[in-house]
Amino acid sequence: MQQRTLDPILYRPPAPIPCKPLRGLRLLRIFWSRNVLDLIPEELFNTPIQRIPAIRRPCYLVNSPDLANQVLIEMRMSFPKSYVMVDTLMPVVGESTMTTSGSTWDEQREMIAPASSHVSVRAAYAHVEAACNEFLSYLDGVAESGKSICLRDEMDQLTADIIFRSIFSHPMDNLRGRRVFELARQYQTVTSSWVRKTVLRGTSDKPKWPMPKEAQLLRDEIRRLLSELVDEYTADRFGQHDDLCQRLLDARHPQSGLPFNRGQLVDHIATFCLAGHQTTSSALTWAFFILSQRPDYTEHIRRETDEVTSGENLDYTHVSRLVFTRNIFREALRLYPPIAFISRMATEETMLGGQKIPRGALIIISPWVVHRHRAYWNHPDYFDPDRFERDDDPMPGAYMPFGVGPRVCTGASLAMVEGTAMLAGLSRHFTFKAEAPEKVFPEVAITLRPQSEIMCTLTKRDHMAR
Ligand code: HEM
Repeated sequence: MQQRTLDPILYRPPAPIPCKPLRGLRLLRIFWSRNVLDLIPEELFNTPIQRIPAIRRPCYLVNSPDLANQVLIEMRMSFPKSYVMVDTLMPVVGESTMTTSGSTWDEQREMIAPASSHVSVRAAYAHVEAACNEFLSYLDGVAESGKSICLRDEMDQLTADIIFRSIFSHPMDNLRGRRVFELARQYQTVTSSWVRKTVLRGTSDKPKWPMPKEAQLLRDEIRRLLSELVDEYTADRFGQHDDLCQRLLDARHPQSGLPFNRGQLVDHIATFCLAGHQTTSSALTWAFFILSQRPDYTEHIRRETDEVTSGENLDYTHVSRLVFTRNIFREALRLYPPIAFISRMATEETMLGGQKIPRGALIIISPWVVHRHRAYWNHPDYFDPDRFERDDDPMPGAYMPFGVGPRVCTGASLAMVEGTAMLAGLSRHFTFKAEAPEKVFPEVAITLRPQSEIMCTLTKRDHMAR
């Protein structure tokens, strides 16, 4: 690819410097104690496919868009979701689109399609707006007090509230929502060491070590709370609404015409809560951190938002016209993809990119690596929101924060609207200033997140419409 000259004002946000190739026991020791992102050598950012050494199970990192398409689209029947992710998620989300394969997945995907449609996203916007307004009132108080906020915790609360309202048409705090998300966070923490162990020691057979007992207790509690919420909803105690729960209740099996039963409803709602919360929170955390380092981008967002809304409240029709703001969110998703690793498993021996892939091999497609690949992007480590407006960048297929192919994220449209609206809605009123930005570093823990808290102070802009 022809490299463009580097624009001197481009910003390079924090990321580990690629390391020297690590092999054998050294890699094994480090794997347990350090951030996986620290272990990616420079060569991986240059190759289309590479075997990862020192993992007992054969494991390949697939870095080229062509090969990713083969795994995720053309040969997807030979590469179903790996049991590492399925076994981690299934206790909480049951048999839902995130965990099923084959005809069950086909039928489920068809049944939940109306919940991810354009109409559904439009209906959800009212909840995005309501949650944003409540959050702005809360930030007013924070700004007046002069206290700092923890960016990630605040984004976690905001995005949890948005997805909860989008499902049940009710604020998270008025029901048992906050508890569900707290437990889900604990579940991820408790299971993360199990995931590492499974990846590192696993063979092509299922692992023999059970999930930690604590994870089982958390799973039981999450499912109990969600079942109660579904029961109350179906007993019509929340009234009639146009929301995700109603769309799931209206869904019918393509052949039998039957609706989801109670357990299946809980499965899909748990999926939306898990998949639609920390992902969006992670993306917004990184986007606001970047804005805190680049006040000129915040000014640009404000100008654009004021122009598009003519100073009025931001509504759904405005969001698609916020081109620069959306590009900030897209570029944050490129440099900090919330799902940094997508995994699949080879169910049969096959050839991929000239390499023989044995049955049982783990295939990892990493948006983190592909999005920073030296062959596909101009100045890949730099934050350049305008790259999406040029035709030299990005290389087709090299942008995959929501995955690729039939299993692409069902919440991508909602996430894009939510992310763009939050960047515009919050930047319009507040300037975020990160304390100790030099200490900010990314790490992978299911989703990509800052290694330590990003504390921010807020300055309020002059009063204006919401
Ligand atoms: C910025 C936010 C988000 C990001 C970066 C993201 C990313 C992803 C990725 C990479 C996948 C594919 C995983 C794979 O192929 O193994 C996925 C799947 C999925 N996502 Fe998202 N997601 C986001 C938000 C959401 C939201 C808001 C929802 C729901 C409201 C959602 C629901 C799902 C579901 C149900 C799947 C499974 C799809 C299937 O396998 O058929 N996601 N997401």
